[in-house]
Amino acid sequence: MPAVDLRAARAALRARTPLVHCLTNTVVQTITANALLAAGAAPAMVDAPEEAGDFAAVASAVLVNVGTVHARTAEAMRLAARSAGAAGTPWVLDPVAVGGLVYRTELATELVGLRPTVVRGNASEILALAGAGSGGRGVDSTDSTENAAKAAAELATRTGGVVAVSGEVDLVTDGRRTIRIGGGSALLTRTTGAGCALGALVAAYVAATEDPLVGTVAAHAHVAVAAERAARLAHGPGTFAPAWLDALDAVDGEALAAADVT
Ligand SMILES: Nc1ncnc2c1ncn2[C@@H]1O[C@H](COP(=O)(O)OP(=O)(O)OP(=O)(O)O)[C@@H](O)[C@H]1O
Ligand SMILES: Cc1ncsc1CCO
Repeated sequence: MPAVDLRAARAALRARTPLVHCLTNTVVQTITANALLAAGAAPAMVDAPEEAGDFAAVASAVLVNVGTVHARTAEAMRLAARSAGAAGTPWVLDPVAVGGLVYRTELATELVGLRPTVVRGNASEILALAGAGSGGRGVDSTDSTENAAKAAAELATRTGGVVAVSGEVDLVTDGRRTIRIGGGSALLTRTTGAGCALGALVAAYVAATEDPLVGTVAAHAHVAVAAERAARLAHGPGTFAPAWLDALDAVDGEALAAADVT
């Protein structure tokens, strides 16, 4: 396994409080902002085409999530991605439900051409984006992480960045190095926006760390360790969500370093 110092990544996130510019879907705005705040980052939801390019140039990182995209937000996403690329701002593409719907699939393909620092999605989304699958069931995956491993590595080689596949075990690759993160809780899949908030945390960590592979792994480990803590306290999905936010705050470098990362 490549050297991944998760203790240092956690400390860097807390020290830098990255400002994460989010262009994300209407379902998950609040849980995304709260997850960033809980972990120690600062969210700003700016998705007007009149503002998105300017803000992407000054933010620490940008998240582009196509979950409820329409023509105006698509234009904002193009402007934000171009501006982030020009400014050297790291940016994350979350291709929610890509594969099943033509409009967002074409948009996500266009955005991949702008070379996102990280593409983060479930297995069905990554397979579809890589041209190797037809998508999942709406926003949910119908494929396993391992089935998407080859497509993820090829996509990463194409973008020159990192690709992360979420599932029971998460996989993070830059085409050369591949790391798996286990643990977590299936209750994450019963809480809307856990994956979308994970994308925002990837953006925060990538802004705080030198190596996007390390930042991406740190975000996945952080979500997994917090979910394990929350699952021990929760009575079901309703009590899991606030317990997970509490745990995102409480997880320290020591806990991250003990995560199931191989
Ligand atoms: N069976 C599982 N057991 C443990 N953790 C899981 C399981 N399935 C998914 N996860 C975790 O849930 C989080 C979200 O992953 P998921 O694959 O559900 O994302 P997603 O489909 O993009 O989510 P969404 O679109 O609902 O935001 C990740 O941190 C992942 O590790
Ligand atoms: C439920 C849902 N529909 C579009 S985006 C979204 C949030 C989880 O991906």
